[in-house]
Amino acid sequence: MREGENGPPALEVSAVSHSYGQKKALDAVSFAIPLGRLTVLLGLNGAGKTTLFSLISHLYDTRQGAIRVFGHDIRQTPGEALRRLGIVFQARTLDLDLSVGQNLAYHAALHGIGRLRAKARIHALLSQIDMADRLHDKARSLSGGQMRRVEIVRALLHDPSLLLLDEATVGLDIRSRADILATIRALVAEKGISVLWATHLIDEVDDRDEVVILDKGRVLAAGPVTEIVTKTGTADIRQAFAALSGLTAVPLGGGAPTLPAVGARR
Ligand SMILES: Nc1ncnc2c1ncn2[C@@H]1O[C@H](COP(=O)(O)OP(=O)(O)OP(=O)(O)O)[C@@H](O)[C@H]1O
Repeated sequence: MREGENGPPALEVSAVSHSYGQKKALDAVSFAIPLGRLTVLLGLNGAGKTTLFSLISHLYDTRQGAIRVFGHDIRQTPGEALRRLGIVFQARTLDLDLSVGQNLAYHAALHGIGRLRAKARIHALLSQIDMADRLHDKARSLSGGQMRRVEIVRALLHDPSLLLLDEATVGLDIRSRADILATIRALVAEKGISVLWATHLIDEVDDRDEVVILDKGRVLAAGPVTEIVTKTGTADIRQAFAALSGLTAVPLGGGAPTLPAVGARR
């Protein structure tokens, strides 16, 4: 699954800006995400995460700047770029009246995957998340966490090399959140897939991750967590985030809405 060992980054965002009328949602955003790693796109509500995802997935046209997926420009060669991309959007998108298998088969057909291959792939991917026995169940009978896992399977059906997830754990309980994140981390470790994980919850960041901190449409820092912590002279990513964004409280997750953060500079 891994692509371009010595080639371009999995995703390269260069000087991308986007406005809704007078409102500037992204302001000259630049960062690159490395191959075979989980990169967390960390930003509070309104930071611009969903706007960025809409541009990367070609839902919106990139008018300022450039976005490349494994070196393929999303404007110039959208087919090449999108073929390598799997996306899990923040909003739930399963058809609740269809079975798990029907939801997945429909998506496979959209990607031009033949029926036999689709069947085998659906079985293999559902088995990996212990949901093979739910194939014929209606989507509406699943829990929120199970629906999310099926959406992840759906995003992986065409074997993308880069997976984008926008606030994938929103609305889930602590255990389901941990399960989803563990599933994604296993994908990265075992398949070498590159992942961009957007969240506003700092406790979803691990010390081994790469992170891009987005605030009010601007990138405040990007790179390995350890590097950002060192550069900001803080003790951990939570303090680094607070220091960079000038916050005095940082959203964690798992039922704890906010906790006071030490080291805020502004
Ligand atoms: N369709 C729209 N029309 C006008 N303004 C918008 C629109 N969509 C987003 N915005 C604004 O652009 C900014 C970035 O929003 P965006 O949804 O990309 O952020 P986000 O980080 O994904 O936040 P959230 O997690 O709350 O969705 C916000 O100020 C938001 O109000």
